Amino acid sequence: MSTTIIPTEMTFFSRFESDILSGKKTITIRDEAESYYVPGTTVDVSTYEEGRWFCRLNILTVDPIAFNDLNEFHAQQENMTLAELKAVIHDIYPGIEKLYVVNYALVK
Ligand SMILES: CC(=O)Nc1ccn([C@@H]2O[C@H](CO)[C@@H](O)[C@H]2O)c(=O)n1
Repeated sequence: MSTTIIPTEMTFFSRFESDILSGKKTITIRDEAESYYVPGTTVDVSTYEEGRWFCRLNILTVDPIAFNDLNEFHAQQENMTLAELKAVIHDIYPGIEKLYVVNYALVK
């Protein structure tokens, strides 16, 4: 028998809170360990630093992406330039090639 655990929580660095709440940032890019979010479910979102809850997100899609395939469209959805996005991801996930794009919508 196998058990499926559906994640109900997600954290973001607090510097992204305002972009998420204003709808400027509509995706997040995570590694394998955080690839188990399930489309159609809702997660409670808090800051990574303080654990302060700030919204709920509806998970829309979760799709694999290679670091080298990140493009301007991903950057636009992150409200960054592609160079900024690659630098941020390189910082958070150094050397990780296999990533996942999590597309979400703010629950109002
Ligand atoms: C706190 C925590 O556990 N992990 C992460 C991982 C990623 N991100 C953001 O997702 C996008 C692509 O990675 C960028 O905007 C990142 O800054 C985040 O905020 N928090």
